[in-house]
Amino acid sequence: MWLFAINGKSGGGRGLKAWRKVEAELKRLDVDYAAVLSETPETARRAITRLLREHNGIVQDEAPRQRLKAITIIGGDGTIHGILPAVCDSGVPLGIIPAGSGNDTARAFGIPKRPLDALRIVLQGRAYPADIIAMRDPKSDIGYRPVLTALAAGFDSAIAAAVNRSVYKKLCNLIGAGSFAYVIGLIQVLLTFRPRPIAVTVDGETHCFRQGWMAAVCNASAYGGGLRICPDAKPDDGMLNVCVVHSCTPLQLLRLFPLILSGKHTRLPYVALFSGQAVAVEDMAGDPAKPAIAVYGDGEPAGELPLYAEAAGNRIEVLR
Ligand SMILES: Nc1ncnc2c1ncn2[C@@H]1O[C@H](COP(=O)(O)OP(=O)(O)OP(=O)(O)O)[C@@H](O)[C@H]1O
Repeated sequence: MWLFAINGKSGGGRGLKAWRKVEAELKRLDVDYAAVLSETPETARRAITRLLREHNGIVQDEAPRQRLKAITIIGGDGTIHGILPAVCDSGVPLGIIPAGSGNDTARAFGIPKRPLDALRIVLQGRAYPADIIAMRDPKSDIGYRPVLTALAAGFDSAIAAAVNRSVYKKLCNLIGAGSFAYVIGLIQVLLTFRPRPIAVTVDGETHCFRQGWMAAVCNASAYGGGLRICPDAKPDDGMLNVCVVHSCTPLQLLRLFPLILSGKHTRLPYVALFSGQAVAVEDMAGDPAKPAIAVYGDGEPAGELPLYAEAAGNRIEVLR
């Protein structure tokens, strides 16, 4: 049986529209499926965990149920992020039907944009192992927070926060230009954000930046709706790629972003790149009066600096 988890609100309602098309196709093809239409990440996770137990768990003295072949998310990066803790280590592969604003996860795995094309990939059922970013999080049930695309801290996380709070995100989604919301967010945050001293430790080696604008820790090459912040990042190479932007003027930072779209920013002197298996990012400002630097994972709030993360393989498989 194929399980579909749908966030109808993702992409400003694109999730629901995509599901209608997918459901009609599943019926036409006479595919056996179950659907979870959720209001929050928590309700989605709970429903998926229960279905996994009922269908794929070993129940004594009971006729075996049809096993779940895949858990397919219809939504954006935030929806996938919210459901990851239920899918990781479940032994059931993740399918993706992109229906968000940014869709960087789908982009990382080469999933087509159109729902029925993406459904075809799901139903073909070819699963490949992928890495996750395991971010240390003592508060989570499993001791870490799984992230699939990237962790952002600094100027970039401030943009994610501004976009998520904004009215223009909804408007951009309405006109089918979800990625443009991040361009507006960028200009908005540029007016207020100030760089801070940060320390980035990669596999035990520490690099200090007196004027750290942002640090992105990536499993996938793009975040923020196609910004190729770590162009060499691959979600199945067992490594994390790190991009630090530091010691530049706000104008230089603004000029950087169009270059990130093509990945050409990596040649600039105020961009530092690293790769490794374990990464820590710490705020060295040491001023408790200053607000902490927010961390975003897959475009969702994921705490504050310091962040500690590792590339973790064998926790998830993706249909691609
Ligand atoms: N399973 C879920 N069901 C309902 N709402 C969810 C679920 N998971 C996350 N959400 C909420 O819905 C919001 C939007 O979802 P999502 O991030 O997938 O879409 P988006 O923001 O349009 O796309 P993207 O993240 O690709 O830019 C999330 O920020 C989160 O608050």
